[in-house]
Amino acid sequence: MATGDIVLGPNQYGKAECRLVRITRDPDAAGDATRHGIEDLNVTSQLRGDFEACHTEGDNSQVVATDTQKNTVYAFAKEHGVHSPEQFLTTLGEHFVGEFPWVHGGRWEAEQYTWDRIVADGDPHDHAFVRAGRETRTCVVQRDGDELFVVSGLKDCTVLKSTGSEFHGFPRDRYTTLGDTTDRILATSVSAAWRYTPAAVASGLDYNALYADVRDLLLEAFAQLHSLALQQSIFAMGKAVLEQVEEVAEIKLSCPNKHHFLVDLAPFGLDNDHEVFFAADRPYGLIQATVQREGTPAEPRAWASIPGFA
Ligand SMILES: O=c1[nH]c(=O)c2[nH]c(=O)[nH]c2[nH]1
Repeated sequence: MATGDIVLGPNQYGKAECRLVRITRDPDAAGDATRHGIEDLNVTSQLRGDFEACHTEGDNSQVVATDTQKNTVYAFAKEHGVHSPEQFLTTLGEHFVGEFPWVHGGRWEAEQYTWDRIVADGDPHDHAFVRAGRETRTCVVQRDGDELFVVSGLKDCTVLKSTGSEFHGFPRDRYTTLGDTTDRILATSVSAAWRYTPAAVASGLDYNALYADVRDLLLEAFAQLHSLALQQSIFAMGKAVLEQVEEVAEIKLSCPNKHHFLVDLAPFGLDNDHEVFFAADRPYGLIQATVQREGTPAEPRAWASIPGFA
């Protein structure tokens, strides 16, 4: 029989997946506000602090209701605007920690979905949009007392190179059937998450511009590297970001290898010179890596609640 008191361990709570659409009507130079903007997010708010009495005794006197957290998300969208997921989540965190003395920190997460203007009569429409399916922007902001951790990212960014990829030189044992290839399709769905340095976070960042820069650098590196392995591509992608964006302390990537197998058309008397492929959906290789700056201390608290990366 085990002995010792049973005590509450780490805990957090809040409202998950508050779907928030914020329409902005910023007047143009002539004061005309007929042109709308749209910010479309999925926001999760979770608080950390002294919630022991609730768990052990049902005493709710310190429980900021999840419903209140949800309402705050929507009210802040009106009062402060969204601007960027990073800025919006940081403002939420400041509020909860500042307002309730027993709230010591928390975790605020968002996905952001992009909309493009529909082109009508040759012009981008003022208030009609089409969902841009390219990738989903992600963000997790965490506070531990006065310390702030901002991890931004993207997911579901599917990319493919139809050549410029090889894979050979791997060890062979009695279970190895894969042949060497000097020309294959390389395709993946990139998930990436990068942590901004504390100094950069404190200085106030243009998170939207940085997001676009990082995404473009990842894509460019994927395209430009003549790849000998998806591992090499991933490292090159992360390295490009760290070389170009000093505000980023480290970056994690997780990439399924979306295998494309050349179909054997010989039974039909047809050759197949890298033209017809079977796109397999599973199983897939899963390649994950962290790319970091030598000497930069690790910050496990920034990553503790972000699954799916090495
Ligand atoms: O880029 C690759 N990395 C691997 O580790 C691997 N393993 C495999 O079977 N194919 C590939 N491709």
